[in-house]
Amino acid sequence: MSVKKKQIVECEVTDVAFGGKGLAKIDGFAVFIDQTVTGDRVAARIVRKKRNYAEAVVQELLRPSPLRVTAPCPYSGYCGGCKWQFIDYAEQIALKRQHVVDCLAHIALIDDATVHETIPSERIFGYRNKMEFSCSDRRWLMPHELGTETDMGFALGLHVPGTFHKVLDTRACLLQPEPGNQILDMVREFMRASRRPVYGLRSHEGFWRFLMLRHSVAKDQWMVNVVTSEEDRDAVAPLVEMIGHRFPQVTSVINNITARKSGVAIGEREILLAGEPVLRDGIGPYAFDVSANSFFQTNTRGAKTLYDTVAQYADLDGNESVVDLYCGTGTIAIWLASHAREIIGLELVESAVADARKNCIANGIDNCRFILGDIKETLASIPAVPDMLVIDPPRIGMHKDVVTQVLGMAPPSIVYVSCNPATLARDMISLKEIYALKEVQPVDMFPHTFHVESVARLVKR
Ligand SMILES: C[S@@+](CC[C@H](N)C(=O)[O-])C[C@H]1O[C@@H](n2cnc3c(N)ncnc32)[C@H](O)[C@@H]1O
Repeated sequence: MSVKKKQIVECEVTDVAFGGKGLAKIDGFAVFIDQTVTGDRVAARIVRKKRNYAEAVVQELLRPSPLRVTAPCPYSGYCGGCKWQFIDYAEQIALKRQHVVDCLAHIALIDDATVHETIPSERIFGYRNKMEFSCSDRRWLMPHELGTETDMGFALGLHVPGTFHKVLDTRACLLQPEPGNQILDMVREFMRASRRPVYGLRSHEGFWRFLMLRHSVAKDQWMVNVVTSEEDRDAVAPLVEMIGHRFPQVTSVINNITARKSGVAIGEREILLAGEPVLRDGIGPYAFDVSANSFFQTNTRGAKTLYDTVAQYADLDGNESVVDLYCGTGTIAIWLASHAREIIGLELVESAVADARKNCIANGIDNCRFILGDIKETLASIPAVPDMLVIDPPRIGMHKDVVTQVLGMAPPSIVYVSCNPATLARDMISLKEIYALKEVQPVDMFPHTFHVESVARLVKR
């Protein structure tokens, strides 16, 4: 039987595929069904048909899986922020491990590496230290809002999956700690009442673009970063005053300005409106200053688990030289510094390198240095082959030129930290020519999403 677009099919979900969708087979033909889990029996409507698979949405849940739980968030099922709230947490972390195993087996053809059980997140709600809320002049209505008088021309919140311009007016997000949601609410009312309009993600006109909130777990302090399309100090000044009155825990108010059309909350220019230019956080014994646009692991408690695993896999004795590729604000370099002779960190973002240098001084560390630039160019400037490489690339993994350079350099061991098992597996296709993948430790940094962080230990054959 072949399925057709718009057809309603009755089927049993037998697995959850990488990417988070339930998988059902209809006469051997794969159908991916959003918001389902193993054991669900559903009537699903086919929305896309390709040669080898189809995609469907649930029309009716005929028999719920025992792996389902009641999602506490009212936006669950509509919001792109977390799509797995309806799955029992123990199952979420089991699925994450399986996805690492599957990616390595199917993409890299590696089936002999030890993949440990996923280390769970200490907190499964309120764990995110950074949230980015988008502004839009197209509000996505929740079912109970349809046909009401709701103002559809303003939204501040998270995106509906698969859309770039439709945004939920998120009243509260359970992934951020309080008073994040109170700050969100206050900023929403301020923007809505402002004389400047909200940005249209299609028209590319308007002023208010994003609200980014950062929380310091160590100090329980906050950074508020409003992203606007141009500079208008009179428009933002009253907001700064309101924040100062209501939220003494906000220690930094920043205005990033961007005229770029891309939906990225990073400004070409940054104005410090009040307080400190950075947020001070800490992981374990170390203090870290984080600028608005620098990368910092979004689950601070999970970051400690991650870095402890990196240190365990690095197994340094104090005499080694280490190169830390994609070093961000220098967190891993600092974590390993007391166990190594010297560490060189390579990073693209200028503010992150500046933060890394300051973070070393603040933590009394003098055996780390950092090189600013694209690793494709800067890796060649490393004076000697290090004893070990730490590689922690963004989701897209390593650039192929960087993989080639790493293979040319061929240090004795590598600790590869990955936030995407598919690109870890893709990079392993080349790296396995000279490295054996000894073990992988998945670490859950992102409960209720299908994302998983993992640390891989590679040893030169
Ligand atoms: C996943 S983060 C890792 C940061 C750090 N290891 C940590 O744990 O906080 C990836 C980092 O790679 C940087 N990056 C992305 N592309 C890069 C490139 N081509 N060259 C150098 N750094 C890059 C990003 O700015 C980001 O800081």
